[in-house]
Amino acid sequence: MTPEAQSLKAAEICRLAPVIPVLVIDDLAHARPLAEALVAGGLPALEVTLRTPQALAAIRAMAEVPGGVVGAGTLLTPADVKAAKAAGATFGVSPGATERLIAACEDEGLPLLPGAATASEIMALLERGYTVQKFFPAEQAGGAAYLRSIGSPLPQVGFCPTGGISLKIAPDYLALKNILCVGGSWVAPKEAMARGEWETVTRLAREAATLARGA
Ligand SMILES: O=C(O)C(=O)C[C@H](O)[C@H](O)COP(=O)(O)O
Repeated sequence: MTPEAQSLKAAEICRLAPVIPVLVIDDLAHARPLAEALVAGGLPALEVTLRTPQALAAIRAMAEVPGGVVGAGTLLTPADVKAAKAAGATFGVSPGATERLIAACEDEGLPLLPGAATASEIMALLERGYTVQKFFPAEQAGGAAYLRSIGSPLPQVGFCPTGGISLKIAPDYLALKNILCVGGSWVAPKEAMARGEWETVTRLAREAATLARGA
């Protein structure tokens, strides 16, 4: 898969909804009902972070949920890319980007949302053909004001900012021309998941899905 095809596919996934839930799955039994609750609330694109031992099995279970588009987050190595693809992930997300990781995603045909946080990192990815990027950690790295400034010299890059974003501040990002969507974990609170309160997750997803996008 070429970088251009990767970016096209990443843009398509980012445009499915204003928010991509970032999910940390501690209990495999949560995977399916969580995906169902989020999709029912209007958030089809789901990022399962490879941060727990259950993550790959969770991706496998969630990939079977009708209407869901399940990706793997926290991709760090070519082995992660292979494992995510084998589990049924249809896209990948990484906090940063390395040449080995990018090449593995291109070889495996796994569309990647590579991470960047500085002008030079964004430019390096752009030079490599990646016009759709994750901005991480969004709030800590400068937030919406930073992305507005980056949009002046680099208007050709579309971002999915992630890290520290909440329902309250998501509109600041979504109003910007260079934002495709935002990522966030707030739609799947740990306590609600532990208690099996899936209707709470659907309600949070519905709120997030109706956020307006300026661009
Ligand atoms: O695991 C990854 O690939 C990451 O890059 C980290 C996540 O994007 C953040 O952990 C988002 O979580 P919140 O800040 O709680 O919304």
